[in-house]
Amino acid sequence: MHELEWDGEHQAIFNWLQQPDQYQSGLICARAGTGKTTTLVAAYKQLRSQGHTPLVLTFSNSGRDTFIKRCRSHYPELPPPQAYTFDGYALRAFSQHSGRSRLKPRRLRPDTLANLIDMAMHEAIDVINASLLEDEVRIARDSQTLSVLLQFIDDAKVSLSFNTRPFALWGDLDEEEDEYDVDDTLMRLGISRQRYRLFKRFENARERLEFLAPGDAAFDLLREPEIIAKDLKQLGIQWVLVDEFHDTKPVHEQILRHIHAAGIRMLAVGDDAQDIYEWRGLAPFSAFKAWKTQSAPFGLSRSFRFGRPLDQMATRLIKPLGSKIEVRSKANHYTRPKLKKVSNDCDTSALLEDWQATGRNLNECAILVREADRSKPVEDALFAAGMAYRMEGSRPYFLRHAALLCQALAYLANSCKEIDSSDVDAFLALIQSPVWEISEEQINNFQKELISRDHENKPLYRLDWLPDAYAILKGLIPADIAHLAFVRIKDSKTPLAIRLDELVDQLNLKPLVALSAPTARTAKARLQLFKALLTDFAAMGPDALQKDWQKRRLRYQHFNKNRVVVSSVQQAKGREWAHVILPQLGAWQLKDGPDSANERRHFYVAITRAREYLSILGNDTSIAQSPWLAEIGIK
Ligand SMILES: Nc1ncnc2c1ncn2[C@@H]1O[C@H](COP(=O)(O)OP(=O)(O)OP(=O)(O)O)[C@@H](O)[C@H]1O
Repeated sequence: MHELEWDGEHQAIFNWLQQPDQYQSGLICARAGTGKTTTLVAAYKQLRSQGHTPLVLTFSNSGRDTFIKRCRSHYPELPPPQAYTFDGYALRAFSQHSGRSRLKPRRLRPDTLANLIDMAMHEAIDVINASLLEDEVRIARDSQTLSVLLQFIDDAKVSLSFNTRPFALWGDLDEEEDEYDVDDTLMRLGISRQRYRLFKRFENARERLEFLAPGDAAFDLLREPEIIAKDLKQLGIQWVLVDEFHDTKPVHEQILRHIHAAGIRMLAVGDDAQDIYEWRGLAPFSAFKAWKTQSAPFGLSRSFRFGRPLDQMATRLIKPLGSKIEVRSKANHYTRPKLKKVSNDCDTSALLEDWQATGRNLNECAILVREADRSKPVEDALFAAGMAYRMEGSRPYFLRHAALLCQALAYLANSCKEIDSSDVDAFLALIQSPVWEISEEQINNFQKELISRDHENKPLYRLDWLPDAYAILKGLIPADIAHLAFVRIKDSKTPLAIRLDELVDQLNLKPLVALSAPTARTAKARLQLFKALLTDFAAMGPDALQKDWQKRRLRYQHFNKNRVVVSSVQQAKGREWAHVILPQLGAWQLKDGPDSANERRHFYVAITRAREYLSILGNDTSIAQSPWLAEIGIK
């Protein structure tokens, strides 16, 4: 671990920790790579030496882990910090003070999420339909039209933008049981009744949307905020350190306000250009604005991570966002981004081979994709070149939900007569199709009957029960399930691609894939992945597809330690690598448009992960369509 250097900017922070002024909280707003997390770790060390045991709060699990790791590597003599995500902290507080854990039993299968989101969406669609005038077209509850559904998701999210201190307002309303009072309060607050009802419905449904494992406990903590002061007092906390302050959403900000009200001091660090989370469609929320006037302001203006000219390019990129803070390089090396024109901009193998030829390790490199669901062509190229890789924050594409559904289809398309455990998996994946509206409880029961666990928690499949499951299903759903009940696709005259298309429609699988995505953009990427998998399927046939994925699975599991990382931009936050490769320039929208600010933030996070080298791969078209590159000086 290299030596840390401290200059006047750091010293001002350390002095304030020793002798805080009139401000109860301090706020460090600084750019990527300027040592925000490192400085917070040093602040932790200093507060410990002053006799405090600060509580550390972060937004993401990886943020928490990074903080603990840095603490261990820079100050091994210190005991591990009490570091939690906001949700983790809420769960802790619940279990300590309300005599119950908020953790509900969770189903093992992640694809259940799709069903839950689907139910929530149905509820919200009902609310919208109920509010439409009589002659307006209703949104179909079982909408086959994906574009309508996606539009709806976008609209619903727009109306759920919590920019205007929502919890204070909605909190008032929560107390108003009486209908008349609610109307009165709505009028007073200037909130439309329609929007309020949508919010209420969505909020109820939200309880079941477990976007943030293990659930959005932070939200629930606000219903019993008195627990916060009680808990901090019991822990003897006088200081709270907050990393990733830019990711602070209104619900977390409210928790910080309760901490503040309990008289606790706070030091927060963040970069307002890195707010890229679109969880639940929340609009970007600037916690910085909310806290600026009441906090001692600090800055860190030098990047320790990357050198010239990347520092200048990063500054130019985010300038239009309106923030004045510049990134100045402190690093002793150059970091010069290179734009490479290639015919296949998903293939990173040549770059990686060059890297290895210089004697360096593959695990010093990362390939960042715009969205996790766009990784397939990149993974395919790595696989074809025999390059070892590791996915960060998501599974390789052949283990994802869309691939599981394809496997279910492969099962149906297979002529094999023997029933095996994949039949059970296929059955469970298929019964979650939204068109059948099978309740979560029923799916749960099917799962319990079909898969039990032995003493080592290994799954035991009850194949003999499968025919019974089909029989029960027949009574539950009005749809014709002849194509499911062991009548696998036998008609071999129709081309496989057409049979697959028919099955996908019959089982209404596209919404199932799309609705499991938290944003409309991710939903589109996920659908594209599903489509690409189906194309491979049609070209290879079910047997070859299964064999190919099996081969990939084995190779992936046996890859050694020297592996390049493949990650989405979102998962790469807070991380850094010697060489960062951005393939698929076409997946970005590096030009002015309606989503410019969001895209600038994402691209900024992506390019600032590089320490020494940054390579961007594009082709003629994608380069021509990315004017920002030339504007900020990347050639
Ligand atoms: N005071 C320091 N002296 C020497 N190196 C430092 C110092 N502060 C940070 N670094 C190094 O600079 C790099 C970036 O630091 P860090 O991750 O803390 O920055 P950050 O501002 O939190 O970045 P990001 O916003 O991208 O998460 C790391 O390699 C870290 O070790």
